[in-house]
Amino acid sequence: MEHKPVQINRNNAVIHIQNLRKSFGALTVLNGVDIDVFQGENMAVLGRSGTGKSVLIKIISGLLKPDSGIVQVLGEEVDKLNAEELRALRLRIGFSFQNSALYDSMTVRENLEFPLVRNKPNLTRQEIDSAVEEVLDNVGLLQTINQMPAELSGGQRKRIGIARTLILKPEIMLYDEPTAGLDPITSVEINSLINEVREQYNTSAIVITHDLTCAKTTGNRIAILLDGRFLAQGTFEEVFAVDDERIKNFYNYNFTGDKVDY
Ligand SMILES: Nc1ncnc2c1ncn2[C@@H]1O[C@H](COP(=O)(O)OP(=O)(O)OP(=O)(O)O)[C@@H](O)[C@H]1O
Repeated sequence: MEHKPVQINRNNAVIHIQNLRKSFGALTVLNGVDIDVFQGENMAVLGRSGTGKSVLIKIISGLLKPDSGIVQVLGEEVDKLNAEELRALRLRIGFSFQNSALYDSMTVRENLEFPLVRNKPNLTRQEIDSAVEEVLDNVGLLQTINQMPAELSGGQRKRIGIARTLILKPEIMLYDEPTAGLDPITSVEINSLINEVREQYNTSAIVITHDLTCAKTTGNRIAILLDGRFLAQGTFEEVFAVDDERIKNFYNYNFTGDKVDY
């Protein structure tokens, strides 16, 4: 992929969240979340299991309603949209989820055509072919076009999954645990791909991860979610320079392997 420097536009928050609260019965999951993701920026969200990262993503994508607070995505207040408006907004967002598996019975080409044909029914055969080839080339896997998912490595399948999202040219990417279950070398490749996607497609992104290397490599800024709110936000260096025992523990647990309580 060709590399272009990306400008981060701090005057344009593509995701703006203010004082967001969400509980399930007596369980308060999000308790005053504030975060902005600026245009052109990858924001890595770190947090241990069960801190509400998936709930946050579901609220951003309109799958769950907030109890209170402001959630704006690409200028729209998500919880105020009707079904049709929400559908239109979701087309501008690319989801790379752990469970977004490829269809095993379809070739790579067919897997990539699927979202395109469903969402843009008026494209010609030639337009479909060139879109599939372009996106595959961009993720470095043009040679796999006629292969079946079972013939690919885990890392290649992940790339194709990301390509399937990119084919609709999203403005925002939401990556949920992009390196989970991958070996370290493949993780490095996926982290590079996330950065290349940002450069090539001018996307802004939230990268949800437990993996500090992933956060450090892909996040222009990072944010740590703890006890229902963001404990710290900033560059990787800024956040881990904060004098807070919980942040230090987070770092030690991930980077030094020391087993400590959060
Ligand atoms: N629809 C729901 N109804 C009730 N409780 C829910 C619902 N969705 C999530 N929760 C609860 O909210 C909390 C946060 O869940 P969430 O899935 O967002 O965690 P997470 O940070 O994504 O964790 P992980 O990294 O393990 O995926 C959990 O205690 C979960 O049980």
